[in-house]
Amino acid sequence: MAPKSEDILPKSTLGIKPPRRRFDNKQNYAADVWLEDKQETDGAEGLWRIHDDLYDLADFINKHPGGRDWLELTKGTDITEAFEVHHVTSGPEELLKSFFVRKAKTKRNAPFTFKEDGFYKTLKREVVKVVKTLPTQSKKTSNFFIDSLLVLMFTFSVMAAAYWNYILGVISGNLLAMLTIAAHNYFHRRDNIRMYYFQFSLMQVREWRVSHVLSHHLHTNTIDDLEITAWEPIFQYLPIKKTTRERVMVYLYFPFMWLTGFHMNFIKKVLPLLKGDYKGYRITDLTPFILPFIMYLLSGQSFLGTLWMWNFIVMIASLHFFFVGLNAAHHHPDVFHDGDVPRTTEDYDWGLSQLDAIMDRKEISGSHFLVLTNFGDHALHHMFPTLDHGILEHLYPTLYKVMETFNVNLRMVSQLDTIVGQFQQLSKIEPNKQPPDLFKKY
Ligand code: HEM
Repeated sequence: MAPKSEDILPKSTLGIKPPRRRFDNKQNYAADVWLEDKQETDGAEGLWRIHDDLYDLADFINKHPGGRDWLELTKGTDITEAFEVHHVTSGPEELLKSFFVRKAKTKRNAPFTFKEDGFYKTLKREVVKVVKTLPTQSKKTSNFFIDSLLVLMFTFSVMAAAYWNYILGVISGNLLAMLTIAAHNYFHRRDNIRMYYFQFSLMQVREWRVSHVLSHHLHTNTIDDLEITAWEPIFQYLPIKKTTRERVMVYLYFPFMWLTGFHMNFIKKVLPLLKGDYKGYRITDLTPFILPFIMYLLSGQSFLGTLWMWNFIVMIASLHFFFVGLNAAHHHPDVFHDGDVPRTTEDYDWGLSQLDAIMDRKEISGSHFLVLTNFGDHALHHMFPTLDHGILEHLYPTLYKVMETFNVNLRMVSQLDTIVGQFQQLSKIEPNKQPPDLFKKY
């Protein structure tokens, strides 16, 4: 009898109870299913949980300055990490008190803490002081970069279709990938027009606000991280038993997945629609079709020719996006993955959990444009996702000062280290027996 997936996959060494349907039907383990499953493990009793308190935020959903998505999506779940990490002012904490209902009956499913004298809260207090002194120019520069990428991407796409030129198509695909990555800077924040640039990739902001912002960013590399689950069972990032065939095939499958990722995401999204399930669909999901429409209108190319060139551009963009994204920061044998021995299982400061699960790339850091278009300054971005990527470079002195006080470190490695490390992690079968060594030399 084939072993059940529960027997193959590791138990969380952080003591996290996995979402119930994580092991079934994994290819379709969508954001909405994850949210529903969290309602069973989080002890929020149909309300919103923050630490060990329950709040009724129903009347605040439409008034939330960050937009309605965040609270609407998370009803019935534990939003401790989301609440702590997304606000840099003290306003939300004050406001929260008026929504208190009662104490939660169960222990939190995640082991992460936000103690006032812990690493994350100390860093946040220092960062808030620095942010107040920074000029707003960095934000404007990010806006200029992303708007330029949008204009260039449209121009090259129209030219690729008009002149039927694959080289122009490749340029356009790379511009689309950079635009998509840069747009990720915007969907972490309050609703804004630039976040929709992300959707030219055939992926959706709503889906990514769950799988990336709420799941991956907050429970990074744990059994509860949808960016780990999404690739199972074909790619197993967690250190578990893998056959030799699985370990070798990874090298063949992986580039194929990079190339088709955008299309596969689109197909996954459309399938429920064909079955009459309209949950979660919005008018803004039509954004990606603006590109082929403009290409058709301005290039003089036939309808089928336009469709072909558009799909070619999207494939190139997908290859670029997943190559950069998956090799960015999280997958290396020395980075903590659930199943490895963690730093601790009690009182695990959330900020420290991020340092354990991230490596930053030294070639990217220091350039505003590269950071924006390559998921750069990743540790700082994880810890302060609502701050513009252009601001992050100014926060390093503060980060290093606080890290020194807590005797921890940010691992800065080369891009090559993360690419090699990614493949090594995918074929890794033995969990690490020691907690991550943040001072190891590379
Ligand atoms: C799932 C939980 C939550 C998430 C992900 C979230 C996310 C956000 C985001 C992205 C912003 C905009 C930040 C920016 O663009 O600069 C924001 C602003 C804000 N949120 Fe939330 N929020 C959450 C829960 C709450 C709760 C429970 C309250 C209070 C009851 C609250 C109160 C506020 C206030 C007052 C602001 C404007 C001031 C500020 O940005 O600090 N939020 N939130």
